[in-house]
Amino acid sequence: MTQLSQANLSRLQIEVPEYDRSTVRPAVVHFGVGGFHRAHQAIYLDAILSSGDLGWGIVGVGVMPADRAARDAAHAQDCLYTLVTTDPQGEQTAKVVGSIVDYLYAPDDPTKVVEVLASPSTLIVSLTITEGGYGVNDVTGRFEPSDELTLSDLASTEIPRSVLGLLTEGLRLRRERGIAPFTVVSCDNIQGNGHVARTALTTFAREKSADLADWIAAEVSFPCSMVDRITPVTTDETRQSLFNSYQVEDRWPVRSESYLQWVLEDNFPLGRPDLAAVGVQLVEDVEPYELMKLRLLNASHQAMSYLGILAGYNWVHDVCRDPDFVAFLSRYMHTEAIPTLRPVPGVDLDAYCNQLLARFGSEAVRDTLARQVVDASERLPKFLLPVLREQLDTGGAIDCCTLVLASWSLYLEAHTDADAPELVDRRKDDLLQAVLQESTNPGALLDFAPVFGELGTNERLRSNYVALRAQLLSQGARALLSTWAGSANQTR
Ligand SMILES: NC(=O)c1ccc[n+]([C@@H]2O[C@H](COP(=O)([O-])OP(=O)(O)OC[C@H]3O[C@@H](n4cnc5c(N)ncnc54)[C@H](O)[C@@H]3O)[C@@H](O)[C@H]2O)c1
Ligand SMILES: O=P(O)(O)OC[C@@H](O)[C@@H](O)[C@H](O)[C@H](O)CO
Repeated sequence: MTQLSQANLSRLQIEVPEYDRSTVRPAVVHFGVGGFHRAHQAIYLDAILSSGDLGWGIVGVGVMPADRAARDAAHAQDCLYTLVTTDPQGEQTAKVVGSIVDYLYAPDDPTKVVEVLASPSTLIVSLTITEGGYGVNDVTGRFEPSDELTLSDLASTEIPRSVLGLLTEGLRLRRERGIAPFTVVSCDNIQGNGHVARTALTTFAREKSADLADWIAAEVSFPCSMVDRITPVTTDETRQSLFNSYQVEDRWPVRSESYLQWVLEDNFPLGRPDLAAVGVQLVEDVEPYELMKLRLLNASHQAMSYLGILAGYNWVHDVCRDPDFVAFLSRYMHTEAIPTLRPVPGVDLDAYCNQLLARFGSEAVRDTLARQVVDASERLPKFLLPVLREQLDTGGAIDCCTLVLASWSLYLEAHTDADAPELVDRRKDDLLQAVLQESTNPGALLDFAPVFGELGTNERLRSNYVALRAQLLSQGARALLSTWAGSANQTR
């Protein structure tokens, strides 16, 4: 058994960083060092460091109370961690990643975070702070934050605590000191993530100083990106299995599929590492790639999860090995999502969909439906509702999207029981209130404007939803999807 640390690297039987970590110079500050950052961007930068360019180390920053555990784990093992990937054949590979060279928990010393942001050596700030971290309303596109840290920073002149507050203060100091601003790269699953980051930061900054906001709007670059690697939540089972397979004791491991993709707009005024050399696709327009990924991959996660839970499943791979669910997902992809996409340079969409179904079906990735349904009220509007809106506008098929909404509604209804487990959604009280109205006002959930905007007034959607919800209630998810799959076979 070997405890992971810099001093113990040579004793490990798995791949470890060969570069001299003591000479790595940090140039990237990353907010939200969760599983995904460590399985994705930190891996690309680890490859850059391994290529001999030691100028691109990462300083991780956490701002949320839950990030205390990451701080403790990171500090206990010199910010090293193990990534275990599994390929479609179930083959596992483990490697220790060295690109994160420091971890700052902002509440411990927010001034230090601001000074790192203001330092001329910081060239890029990247973000994986979840969809909820930006405070930009999906329906209106306006900055309407609701998280406690951002709201308290907006109201106070004290040292900031939120990501937007810290970035604004760091940029204010850079401007005051005559230092050019860093580039902000959002790596969250949000369409136009660079534009959303720009809206969030400039609107926040405007509340502090109009001059500063104008400077940020004119000078800061916010390249958009499409990011992809399925990364389940790290659990004790992840730690135990790493220990059993490789005898590494690691408090902070991460597990993901082997698939890896990053499509990025090339707009880095202060420079960037040679990302193309390590597999990043640098493009002028990320949008076709984003739409493909959000509407096919992320929306399919939504499409399978509420129905899957109603059918009694827990794991993504189990749902995606059930032929009736596979038929449903395939129908969603081909008849509802793909008609809303633009051609994607170099991508065969049929092959992409087949590959997705294979990725979802990989047992070794062990991804849960529970991970997909957290904060559904943030995810459905970003992933699935844009497809539904476009299909309604063009008179296209909407049955699959509507069935997903009906299944969400029954999933919510199950949480109205006093002894049901707690719904994990920041709008949970309003959602449960809305779904309780369904018995007297069919379609009431669709009237919940923060999620659906004006969609509730669409007669075609509403009548379809009411009918499919009733069918789902009377037949159950398994029987209904089996009927759908049966009628699809008959029409072939
Ligand atoms: N996990 C994946 O498969 C995957 C793949 C592609 C993209 N992503 C993107 O990465 C994001 C993070 O995923 P993850 O798997 O790392 O999740 P995670 O829960 O492991 O980490 C999320 C991080 O974001 C921080 N955070 C959450 N809300 C915040 C807020 N309001 N302000 C500041 N920080 C906040 C958390 O404290 C944590 O550090 C996702 O929301 C998604 O947009 C994830
Ligand atoms: O992480 P979210 O909330 O954006 O979405 C949940 C999953 O769909 C997502 O994490 C995927 O696993 C990921 O986007 C794959 O690249």
